[in-house]
Amino acid sequence: MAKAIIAGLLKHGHSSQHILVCAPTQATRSEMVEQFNVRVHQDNCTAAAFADVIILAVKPFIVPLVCEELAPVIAQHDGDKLVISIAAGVKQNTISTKLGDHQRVICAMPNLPTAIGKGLTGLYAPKLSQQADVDTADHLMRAVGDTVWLQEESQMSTIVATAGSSPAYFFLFLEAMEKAAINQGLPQATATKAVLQSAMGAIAMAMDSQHDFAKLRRQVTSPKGTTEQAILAFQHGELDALVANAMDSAADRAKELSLG
Ligand SMILES: NC(=O)C1=CN([C@@H]2O[C@H](COP(=O)(O)OP(=O)(O)OC[C@H]3O[C@@H](n4cnc5c(N)ncnc54)[C@H](OP(=O)(O)O)[C@@H]3O)[C@@H](O)[C@H]2O)C=CC1
Ligand SMILES: O=C(O)[C@@H]1CCC=N1
Repeated sequence: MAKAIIAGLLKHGHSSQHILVCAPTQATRSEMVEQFNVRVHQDNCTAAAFADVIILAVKPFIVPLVCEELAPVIAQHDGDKLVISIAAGVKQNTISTKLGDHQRVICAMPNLPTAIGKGLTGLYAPKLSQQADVDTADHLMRAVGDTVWLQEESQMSTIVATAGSSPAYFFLFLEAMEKAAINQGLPQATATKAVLQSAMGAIAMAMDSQHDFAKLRRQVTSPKGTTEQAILAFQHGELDALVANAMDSAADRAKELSLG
C-alpha cells in the first residue's frame, strides 16, 4: 500500500527526494529506489527523525511495536511530527499511547487505486487535532484521490469494508464475469475486453449521472429481456444479503484488529 501512495504522490508532482522509505529488507529498499528513486533507510528512528510527516504503513499487528520504537524520537523532537496510520483497525488512541502520549496522530484508510490517483481515503482525526494537521493529511491523501472525513472513529470499520477492501470485490466480480464469458465460448482477450470496457462504461455513467444506481440499472433492464433474467438470477442467489455479509465480515475483522 505504501507503494501505491508513493506512486500517487510522485504522479502528483511531489519530489521523490522528499520521501524517505523505511523497510527492514534490502530487497524492498532496493525495489523502492529502482522504482521510485526515493530515499531509503533501514532504521525507523533515523527515518522518523528526518520526517515532518510519518506514515505508518506496516501490518496492523506491527504498528504498536513500531510506535514503541519511535516514541523516544517523537519525544526528542518535542512532538513536532504528524503521524498518519493507514493500518486497518488500529485505533488512534492505541497509536497515540504507544508513541508516548503523542497527540498528533491521524488515522487514514486509503485504497489501492491511490496508485493511479483515483483512491478514496477515509480519515479520522480526534476533535482536538490541530487544523494544520487535518489540512496536511487531507492535502497528502487528496494527491492520490479523494477523501472523506469521519465524525466518529467507529465509522472507520465501515470505510475499511466499503473502500479499503472493496477494490478486491470489484476485481473478484470482473474475474467471475470473465470466466463465465470464456465458458460461454468467447476467446480470453475478447472476454477481458468486453468485461473491462463494460465495467468502465457503467462506472463512468454512474459518476456522471444524476440518477441513483437503481435507476441506471432499470435503464438497462428491458421488460422481459435478457438483463431481467440475469438480475433475477442474482436476486435468487441473494446478492444483497451476500454483499452485506461480505462487508460485515470485513468490518468485523477491522474491529477484531482494533482489539490487538
Ligand atoms: N493493501 C491494501 O489495499 C491496503 C492496506 N492497508 C493497510 O496498509 C498496511 C500495509 O499493508 P500492505 O501494504 O498490504 O502490507 P505489505 O506486507 O505489502 O507491506 C508492509 C510493509 O511493512 C514493512 N515492514 C515490516 N515490518 C516493519 C518494521 N518493523 N518497520 C518498518 N517497516 C516494516 C515491510 O517491509 P519489507 O518488505 O522490508 O518486509 C513491508 O514493505 C496494513 O496495515 C493494511 O491494513 C490499508 C488500505 C489498503
Ligand atoms: O485486507 C486488508 O486487511 C487491507 C486493509 C484494507 C485493504 N487491504
